[in-house]
Parts: sequence; structure tokens; C-alpha cells
Amino acid sequence: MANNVGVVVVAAGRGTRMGTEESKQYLLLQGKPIVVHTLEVFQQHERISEIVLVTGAEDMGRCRKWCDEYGLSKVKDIVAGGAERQHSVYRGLERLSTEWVMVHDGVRPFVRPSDIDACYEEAGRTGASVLAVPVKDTIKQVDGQGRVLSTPDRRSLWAIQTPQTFRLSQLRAAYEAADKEGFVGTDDSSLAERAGIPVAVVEGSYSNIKITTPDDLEYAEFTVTMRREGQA
Ligand SMILES: Nc1ccn([C@@H]2O[C@H](COP(=O)(O)OP(=O)(O)OP(=O)(O)O)[C@@H](O)[C@H]2O)c(=O)n1
Ligand SMILES: C[C@](O)(CO)[C@H](O)COP(=O)(O)O
Repeated sequence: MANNVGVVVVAAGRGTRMGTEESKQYLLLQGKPIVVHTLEVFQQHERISEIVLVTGAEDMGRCRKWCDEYGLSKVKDIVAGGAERQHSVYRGLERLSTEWVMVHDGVRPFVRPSDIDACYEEAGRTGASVLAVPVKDTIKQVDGQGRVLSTPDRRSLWAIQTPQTFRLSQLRAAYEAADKEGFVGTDDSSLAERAGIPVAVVEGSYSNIKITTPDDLEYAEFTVTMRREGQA
């Protein structure tokens, strides 16, 4: 698998839940855009051969400049995304030619290199994998009126993260099928699952958060500061 792994980093969302005027992936952590922090993890990972960055059409210019400024030489292509995350990933997949692909959220800058390796090695063994953590809370299914319907067994529940790793040809086929059938999912695995691709879960880290709401930003700032000071 080595040297034949491409990454699609999706960063074309608007960040509605963050509530800022600037799209959340461009907010600064210690003076650097969040998406640059994320790209640096993959740039520095020896197993990654190329990266496709998916952004808003109006953001491609500044992203190109950051790639030069921060030495992100593995970013081979920057493409405009679509209305939903799934459409953005699909556009990124079209630009890759590697055997394997990892799909990663531009707003998950704290993914550990060792977790990228683990996700990657599991895909090599079994065909496809997703990084995830066991849920810590009790989860309930609730109806539209706020009434509890059921309490699923927590031992079978995992919070799914990225990266998610697949054979590029298989993931492309799963995306084509979803597109034809009008299915829209919130992650890549759900499309693979529909296409009959078995997906293995790899236990990752709770620190690999998706920066989604303002409280996540506080955590992110704290984490970056601690890392800079060598305490995390
Ligand atoms: N049309 C979209 C929507 C999302 N994403 C990306 O998918 C990742 C995960 O999505 P999420 O956290 O939900 O981002 P947003 O859609 O931007 O957030 P919100 O739902 O709050 O608007 C982010 O890196 C986001 O930029 C994307 O590339 N294209
Ligand atoms: C892919 C993902 O990050 C896995 O947790 C998540 O599903 C993205 O979801 P969102 O609906 O775009 O927030």
C-alpha cells in the first residue's frame, strides 16, 4: 500500500453550527487556518503520496496561496465542492489516481499519525476501514415529541470519525451508485455499506474531534497551545 495512498480533504462546508461569518475551516488556531493544520498532518505522513483539497469555489485562490506558503507540496489539486459533504467528496475522488483513498474532514486537525497508520493497515488487511471511538454516554432513540423510544446497547455503538479508507475504485463505484439512486449519507462508509463493502472499525482517539461548534474551538485552541509547548 505504501506510496499509493491519496487523501481527499473536504473543506467546502459553510460551518453553519459554528455561527461565524468566516467559514470555520479558515478560522485561525495559533495564527494558522484550521484546514492548514489538517493538511500538515497528511503532508508530513510518509505513507501519503498525494492530497486533493476540496473547497468552496470562491476559496480556491486563498487555499492555493496557503499551500505555497506552508509548503504543502502533496496537494496536487484544489477543486470546488458541492452542496453536501457527499458531493464534495465525489468531486475529490474524480481527481485521484491512487489505489487507495483516505477521506478526511478538513476540520479534524488533531488526527494522530499513528491512527492514520492503523486505519490504513486495517484497510490493507480487510478492504476498508473507519476510525472511531466507543460512545461514552448512554444513547437513546427519541421521537419527534421528545419521548424516549429505546435505549440501544452501548457496547455496539461507536462514534465514527475520519479518515475513512477504501480502494479508490470501490469507493468511486459506491459514490456512483448513491448518486444514481439519490442516496445522501453523512459519511463515506454509509455509501460503501450500501454497496456491500465490508467496513472495519479501528479504535482511534477522543481527541480527533470534528470542530463543529464554538465550544470545540476552545478545546482546539487549548490543544494547539499544549502541543506547541510540548505538553500534549
Ligand atoms: N458541502 C459540504 C459540506 C461539508 N463539507 C466538509 O465536510 C466536513 C464535515 O462537515 P461539517 O462539520 O458538517 O461541516 P459544515 O457542513 O461546514 O458544518 P455545518 O453542518 O455546521 O454547516 C467539513 O470539513 C466540511 O467543510 C464539504 O466539503 N462540503
Ligand atoms: C464524516 C463524519 O465526520 C463522521 O463523523 C461526519 O459524519 C460528518 O458529518 P456532518 O453531517 O458533515 O457533520
